[in-house]
Amino acid sequence: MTPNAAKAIYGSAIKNREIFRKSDFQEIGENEPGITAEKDPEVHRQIAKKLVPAFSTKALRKQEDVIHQHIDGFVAQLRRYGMTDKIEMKQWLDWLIFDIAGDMAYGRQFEQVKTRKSSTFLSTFGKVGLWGTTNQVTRRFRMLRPFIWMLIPPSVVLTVPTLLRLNRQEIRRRMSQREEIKHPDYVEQLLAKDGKADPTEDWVLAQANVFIVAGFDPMTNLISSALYYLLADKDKYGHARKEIRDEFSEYNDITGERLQTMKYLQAVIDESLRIHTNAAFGLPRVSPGYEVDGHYVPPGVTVQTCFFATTHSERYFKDARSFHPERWLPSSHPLYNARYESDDRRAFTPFSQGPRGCPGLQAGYLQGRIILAKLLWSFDMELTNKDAIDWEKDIKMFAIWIRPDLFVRVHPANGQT
Ligand code: HEM
Repeated sequence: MTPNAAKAIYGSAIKNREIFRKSDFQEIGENEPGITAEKDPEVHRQIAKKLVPAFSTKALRKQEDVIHQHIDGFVAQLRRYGMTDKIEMKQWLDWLIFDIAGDMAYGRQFEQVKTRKSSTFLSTFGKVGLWGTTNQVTRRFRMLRPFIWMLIPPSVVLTVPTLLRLNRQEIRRRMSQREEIKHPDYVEQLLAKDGKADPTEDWVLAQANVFIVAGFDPMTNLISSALYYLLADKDKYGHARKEIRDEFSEYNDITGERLQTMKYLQAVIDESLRIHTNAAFGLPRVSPGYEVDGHYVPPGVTVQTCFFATTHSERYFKDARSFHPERWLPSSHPLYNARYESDDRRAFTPFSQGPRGCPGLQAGYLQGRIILAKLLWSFDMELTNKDAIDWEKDIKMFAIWIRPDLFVRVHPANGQT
């Protein structure tokens, strides 16, 4: 779990050494595996190259309005429903983030925040944890495979086929309605000039599956854990809220560009990514026959680091198991705390690294900043079931994180209505 081990396993190829290839861990049995599951480094490189424009700063700038439209609709709905009653924020955030993921991926309006109802897509995705865990277990106990699947409810067995079917419908809709899409969504970059899939529909579908899952799951984890940890600590919540409200006198002044200088907000995001670690299931790689932090790993042996253990270890982070955004602040910041100056930041790689590192890093940070800033500006929030939650104890990892309910009462801030 050392930073050197992570660099060796996930980092780029170096002289006299190939990269550690992906194992079959993320394969789901389709002919086209998609960018995350692709094992062949050369094929992966070609896909990644094709996706570069989709994740460029220019494309992201053009997609920023999409994020604003959705969070603005979310704020409006909270004004309507959040004041009269406490709402279950985890579900509302799932709706919001999935709405954004669908719109940024392929211009789809899921309208879950507006209708306050999960789409079939989102409710099916909710079962992916049990499906994924069962899939991994049965791969290891092949003889038991048919029996184990028989014990699982049919709706769970059908999770992935259903998601693939729904996504194929979305891709076909997206291609037939190309003229109506006003922003450069990710899928646009994968279509030929005449709007057809390039090279094939299956290939585009495989990448679109990643856009939806990767654009949704880590994001909803980030926002809900950040909100939980802030609302559970009056002082830290106060610091974050003050920073945003001091900076912006008007809601509409909140932009991605101006938010880049909000140091405390950024620290909250990074601390949430540290403590509520994504990819906690591990990212296995196959050794080309090379040393990992001083230990030779023979070719063909599967190896991985444990992101969760690393980010929760006192070896790298002081007070590792509690939430301290201060550790990420520069020494010039009034809330800087020298207690955290010996933290080893090399142990913090929430987006992984190297050729398989996350290309959505900027999109993730941008969404995180805008969503949290607009919520902090608009509302005074109260976590009404705070005493019933012990986040570290309550979260469960079944391929995706299962998180506790967050009951929140919201009051419009500064006398707004
Ligand atoms: C806080 C937000 C996010 C976190 C923490 C995160 C984290 C990660 C991590 C750890 C990986 C490596 C997975 C592996 O090695 O198997 C990854 C890959 C990826 N992420 Fe993200 N991600 C985030 C947001 C996003 C967003 C918004 C998108 C947009 C669609 C995205 C798209 C991707 C893609 C396409 C890959 C595959 C890269 C490859 O295999 O070359 N991510 N992400």
